[in-house]
Amino acid sequence: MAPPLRNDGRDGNGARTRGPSRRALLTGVSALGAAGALGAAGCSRVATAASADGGDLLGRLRAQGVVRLGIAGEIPFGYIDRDGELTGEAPELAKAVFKRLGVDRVQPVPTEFGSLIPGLDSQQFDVVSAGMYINPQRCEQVVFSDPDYQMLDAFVVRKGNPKGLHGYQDVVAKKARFATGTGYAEIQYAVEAGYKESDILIVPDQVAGLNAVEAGRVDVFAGTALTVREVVRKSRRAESTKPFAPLVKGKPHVDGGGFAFRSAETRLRDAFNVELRKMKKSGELFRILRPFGFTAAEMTDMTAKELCRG
Ligand SMILES: CC1=N[C@H](C(=O)O)[C@@H](O)CN1
Repeated sequence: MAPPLRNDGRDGNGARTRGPSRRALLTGVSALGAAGALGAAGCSRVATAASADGGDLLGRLRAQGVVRLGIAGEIPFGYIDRDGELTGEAPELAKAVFKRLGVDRVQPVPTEFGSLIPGLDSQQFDVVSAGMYINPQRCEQVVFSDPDYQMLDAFVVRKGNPKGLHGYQDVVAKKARFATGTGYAEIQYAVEAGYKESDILIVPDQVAGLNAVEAGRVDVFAGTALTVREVVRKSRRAESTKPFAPLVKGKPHVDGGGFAFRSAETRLRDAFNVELRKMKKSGELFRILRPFGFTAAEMTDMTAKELCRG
C-alpha cells in the first residue's frame, strides 16, 4: 500500500505531493486503477477504529495523524498524477484545512464518483474530497461543508459541435445520444430536461466519456465546465462547448461543490467550516484553487444550507 501523504508537500517516502504538476494537468491519470489497492485491505484497520471513537472523529484523526480522502480520478478536482502524487483542488484544500485542525497527513482512497457516498458510508474513507456538488438529494445522505467553489456545466462534443448542442434542452430536442459519469448530478439535469434516464449512457469517468464521443458512440458527454475543459485539452477530435447553467425547476442553476462527511459527523464538518471560512476571507482558499484553473468568478459565498434547500 502507498505510504500516507504528509501535509508538507512530501509523501512518507519524501516524494513531492503539493500542487498540480504541469505534466499531471496536461495528461491526467485516472486513479480508478488504484481503487482496490488503496480502498480495501490497507484501510480496514483504520475503519475498525472508526466505530470505536465515541463520535469524536476529529479526535481520532488527530491521534492517528492521518485523514483518508475519497477521490474520483477527476482532473482538476481530485486525482493521482503521473508521479503517483495525490493532488487536485479538493485534496490540496483538505490538506490545508486538516493541517489547521491538527491532522498532518492525508491518504487518498480513489474510487468511481458514484461510489463516493457509499464508500463514505461504509467507512472506506473519512471525507469525500472530490469537489462534489451540494444538492438536496445528497444532503439527505451526508452532511456537507460550505462550498469552496461554484461552477457551470459544459459538454464534450465532436469538433465543430455538428449537432449544435449548447445545453440539456438541445440534447432532448435534437435527439442526441447522451452520456455522463456514474453518480453525476448531470444525470438529473438531463432527466429534468426530458431525456429518458434509461437511455443515458453511464460511463466510469470523464476519460471514458471523451472516448465515447471520439468513437461516435454518443454525441455528447456532460460534466463540470472545468472537467470538460481539461479532458478535451489533448483531443484532436473533440472539444468543449461554452459553459452553461443547467435548468433546475425551470431556472438557470449555479452549482457549488464542497466536502461531504457522514451524517453523524457534524462536529467535524463544523470545525472544517470554521477553517474554510477563514481561508476564504484571507484569500488562501483562492490561492490554493487558482493553479487548478479556478477563476475569481468561481469563488462563492453560497452556503451548504442554501444549496441543500435546492
Ligand atoms: C466535481 C463533480 N461534480 C459533479 C457532481 O457533483 O455530480 C459531477 O460532474 C462529477 N464531478
